[in-house]
Amino acid sequence: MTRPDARTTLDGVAHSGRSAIADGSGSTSPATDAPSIAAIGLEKTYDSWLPFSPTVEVLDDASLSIHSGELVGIVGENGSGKSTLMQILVGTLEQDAGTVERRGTIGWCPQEPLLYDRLTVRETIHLFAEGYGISSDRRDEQLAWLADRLGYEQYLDTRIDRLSGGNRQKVNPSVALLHDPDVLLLDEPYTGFDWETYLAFWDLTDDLVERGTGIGIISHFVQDRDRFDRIYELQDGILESSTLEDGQRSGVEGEGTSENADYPEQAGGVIDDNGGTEGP
Ligand SMILES: Nc1ncnc2c1ncn2[C@@H]1O[C@H](COP(=O)(O)OP(=O)(O)OP(=O)(O)O)[C@@H](O)[C@H]1O
Repeated sequence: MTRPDARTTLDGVAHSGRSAIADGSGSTSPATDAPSIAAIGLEKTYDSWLPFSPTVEVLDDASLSIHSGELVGIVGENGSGKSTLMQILVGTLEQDAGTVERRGTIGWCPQEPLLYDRLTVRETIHLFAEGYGISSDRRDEQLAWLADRLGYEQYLDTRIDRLSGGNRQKVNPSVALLHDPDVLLLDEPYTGFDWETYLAFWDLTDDLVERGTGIGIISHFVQDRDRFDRIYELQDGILESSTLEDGQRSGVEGEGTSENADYPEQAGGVIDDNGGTEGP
């Protein structure tokens, strides 16, 4: 993948970006330097429900931005607050202080799939398409594309509660991508994926970035770090950003991916919650 020129942004961090923003119809519009999503000075503390139990301070003056065509990783230990941060970015959780500015549409893939057990995969997609206000032609086109890219065509008429965990997990990002959002926020999206689907996921991600989608991914997977343009690390409430030098980011084909000898998935396991493997 050709990396565009680095530009300096609102947060003062050099980032990669595309020269155009996809508008969801296949056409493009001129890019601006404004981030697709920008959070500044976020504070979040969970109050304790129990007397004498401590409150949990999760975010302390956290700032983050994601631009069009940028792939951003969010990393940190279990319980460091990554999901809390993402929920605030999406708007499903309110911060105590700070601001979030959103430009364009957002797709969100929560850590736990929010799907209806009794619907089939196709019915699920139809339901969300209705909510997004997508035409039936566009919906069917998107469904065919996503099912092909993530490899679940044969399960379109299977009920959600009868899918394997890995196949259910494929429906989750599909719902988030159905309306072709400007920004895609994914909370550990590939837990349960087999190796082929994991590669297909990154292949899809790279195509979306090429089209101008800004993507934020919560990942526990150390081997994924060189895929990101920028990484935010959350530790003790502090969010710090680091940027890879131009040309360092690897794509799906090449080093760090399918040729990564460290990746045990090639033996046929599935990816677990911490980016390790279970299986085969
Ligand atoms: N609704 C809540 N009420 C009280 N505390 C909460 C609530 N949600 C999360 N927490 C606490 O806030 C902290 C951050 O949780 P969060 O789920 O954001 O972390 P995380 O980095 O996403 O974790 P993981 O990597 O395990 O998914 C944890 O200590 C968690 O126990």
